[in-house]
Amino acid sequence: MPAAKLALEDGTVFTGENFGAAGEISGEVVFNTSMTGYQEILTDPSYRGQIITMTYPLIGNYGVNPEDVESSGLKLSGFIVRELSRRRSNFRSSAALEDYLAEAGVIGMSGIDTRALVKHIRTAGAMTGVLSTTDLDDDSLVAKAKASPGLVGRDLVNEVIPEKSYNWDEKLSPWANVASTIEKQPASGPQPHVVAIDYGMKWNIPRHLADMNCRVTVVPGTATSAEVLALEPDGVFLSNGPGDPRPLDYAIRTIQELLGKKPIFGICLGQQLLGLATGMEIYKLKFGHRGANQPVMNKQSGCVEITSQNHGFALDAKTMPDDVEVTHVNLNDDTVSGIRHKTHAAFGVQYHPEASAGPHDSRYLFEQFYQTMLDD
Ligand SMILES: NC(=O)CC[C@H](N)C(=O)O
Repeated sequence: MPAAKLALEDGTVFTGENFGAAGEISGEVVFNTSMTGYQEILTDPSYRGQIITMTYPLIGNYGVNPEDVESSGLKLSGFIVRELSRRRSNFRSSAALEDYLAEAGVIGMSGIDTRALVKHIRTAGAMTGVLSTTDLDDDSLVAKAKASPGLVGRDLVNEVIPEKSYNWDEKLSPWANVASTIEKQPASGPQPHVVAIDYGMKWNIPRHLADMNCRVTVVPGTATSAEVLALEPDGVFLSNGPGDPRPLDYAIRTIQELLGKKPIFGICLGQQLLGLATGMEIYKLKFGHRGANQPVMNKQSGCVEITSQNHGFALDAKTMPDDVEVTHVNLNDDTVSGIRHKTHAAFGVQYHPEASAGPHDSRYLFEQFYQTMLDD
């Protein structure tokens, strides 16, 4: 395989092999500790502007298929693995990972010591890097990494949102392992209308809502409160999405205007925007939480949920106004994992109850949102 290099802005360089597309790209270099779910990770729009390193050492062994997608395409900058599996073995597989990346124009690199890279990021923090197959000169690549923009202060949402509104009707795949909770779903009865504001939404979220008997209308993340209210929703969902939430003034304004008028549920970026709308502040984590086994304590029930996560920013608990409370805490570092407004029907979580990939412990949050809409 041809050579590829990753150069970090602090001067560290890794040399490996190229798979997928060739070329050159910059991005924030981050790592994900999930052992499976690489196709869901590749198609999660929240990774826009990032080069993802998988900590699990063998990736690609079950190929890819047309169903396990979380959006219409691959939005990330680059993908790094220790070893690319040369053989794919799964009856659902329709293509090889390297062909999937090549077709999407995403540069992949294998054959580096991913453990050393991840330990470096954990110590020094997530940083900007350049992944290249066309320029293999260390000094030149490091200079490019230093000159590349980071994520902070940039609006990446406008690069991944849908152009216009549409109705969502796809339900969860029969492959989704929700058998244990499926009987709790209201198969008939009230059909609340959810307007899902899409900032780069993972599709398993509206699949869950549709499965819960909700009627779902997806609107672009730039939607105004008047546009949302004109659809006469019973509840408003705020999606996950890429980058720094702080520059997204238009989204924060919309949420401020909806707060108290309609029940609101936010996931990940959605929760961050909800927090910003209530006056909370955001800070950047050293290297973020990305994986499928992050422990979260539900402060109301005392239960610990094992959760799927992907975020690099977090709400600052110290800036919480009196009318907001922390409902969930990340047990690895005590960061805010869930908030609730005390007087308005609005809550959010920093993690991914829709899983895909990951455990289903937090699926109850969709039921909670459903119930909140009925009670309102
Ligand atoms: N998955 C998400 O919604 C990520 C939120 C935000 N972009 C962060 O990195 O913190």
